[in-house]
Amino acid sequence: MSDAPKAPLLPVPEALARLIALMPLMGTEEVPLTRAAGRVLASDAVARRTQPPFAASAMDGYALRDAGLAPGAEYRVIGEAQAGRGFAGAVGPGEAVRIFTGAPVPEGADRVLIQEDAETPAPGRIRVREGFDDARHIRPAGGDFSEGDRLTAPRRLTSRDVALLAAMNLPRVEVRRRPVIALIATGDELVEPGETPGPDQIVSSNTYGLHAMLAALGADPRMLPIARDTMHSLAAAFDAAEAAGADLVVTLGGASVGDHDLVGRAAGAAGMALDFWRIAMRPGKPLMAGLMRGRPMVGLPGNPVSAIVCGHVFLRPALDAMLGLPAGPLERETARLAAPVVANGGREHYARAVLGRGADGALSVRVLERQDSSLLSVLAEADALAVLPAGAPEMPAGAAVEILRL
Ligand SMILES: Nc1nc2c(c(=O)[nH]1)N[C@H]1C(S)=C(S)[C@@H](COP(=O)(O)OP(=O)(O)OC[C@H]3O[C@@H](n4cnc5c(N)ncnc54)[C@H](O)[C@@H]3O)O[C@H]1N2
Ligand code: MOO
Repeated sequence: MSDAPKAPLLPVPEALARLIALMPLMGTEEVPLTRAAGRVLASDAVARRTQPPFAASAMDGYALRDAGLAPGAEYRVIGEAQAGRGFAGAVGPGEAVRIFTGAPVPEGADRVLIQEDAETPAPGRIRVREGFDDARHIRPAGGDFSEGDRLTAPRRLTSRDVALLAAMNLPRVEVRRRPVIALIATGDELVEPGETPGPDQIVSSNTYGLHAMLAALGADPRMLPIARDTMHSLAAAFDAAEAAGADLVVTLGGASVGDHDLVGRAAGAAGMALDFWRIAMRPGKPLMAGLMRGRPMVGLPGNPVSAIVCGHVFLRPALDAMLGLPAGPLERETARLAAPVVANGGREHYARAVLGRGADGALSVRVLERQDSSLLSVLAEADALAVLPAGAPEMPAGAAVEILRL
């Protein structure tokens, strides 16, 4: 790959569109509700129930007829309705049924007088207090949803969605299969966390950041053994990814132009048809992608911040595509610079930054001073990336910039 170091760099939107086009759509499977959160609903969920299935009391009190209700009015209590066991009869004028929250409102009643507004002049009787509260406290049948109502696919299921699906009486739902994503760290300098690095070695980190990111988004990331900087070791890693059933192969490192940056060459030898290499972004320039024996392969740069920024900018939308979600650039917001930034170079800069609020309450962003792509402590401090356009001039405090939340 070192034969094209000066080739023009691909703009991020074009690279992203090409990457998304490489992604296969995952098949579907059924999962119980306890495993549904974070998964992507693959077909509309259709309510098998109406909720509430009957007009239900919203309060503890007395079900009665609204007509004639007035301070001092008295009612004879003819029975009781509790949640799970209603009152079988009907409520006539001058009659009330003791009722509790969630109980079916008996026939004839169209109001619940809360118990705080009732006094008991004699056993079996109630009297309406002065200044009683004027709400009816009845939840109509179907007030939440009706049988046949839909929770539409595709959507990444939240805990709130799971509660709704349960209320719809759907114990299982059809979701997209979680894409298996093989993560391959590459480099002779790397050891796993917890191991003892040699004098010239460091601990592999970016694989763990990506593993966490992808798992949280509904993928099934698999950490493969670290590949060494040899064609043989990289070939073995690609074989291992295939054996793991990877839907997407992601390498980290070895993507640039150095003598030991062999990923592009090794991937080519393993049958990868390169789609693109080298992006007009900072960090992330050496990113590559292609199809390897029918499955997409992404080569991320090794610098830890580069890999994780590329994970956000490229892998998150790629994963959305595999899961059948609308896939495109991450949502951007506008914020005001809290302090000036220097002129940008020729690559779109995804600068690590911290969000805040200006004096006027508007979203503000402070670009962190140290932007070297090796600095994980700075990345951990950041909660956003400020996107500084290629060739942007120096910008004063208060200037509007686009940001991506991390
Ligand atoms: N002459 C040039 N040199 C470089 C260029 C260039 O255009 N011309 N690009 C630079 C840019 S930009 C980047 S980004 C890096 C990325 O290169 P590689 O993808 O080949 O990454 P490596 O060289 O393998 O590693 C870079 C750096 O990151 C460390 N690393 C790698 N993997 C991990 C890991 N799993 N966990 C933690 N740290 C990791 C590695 O030790 C290196 O320090 O190339 C520039 N060079
Ligand atoms: O593009 Mo590299 O990712 O700047 O550090």
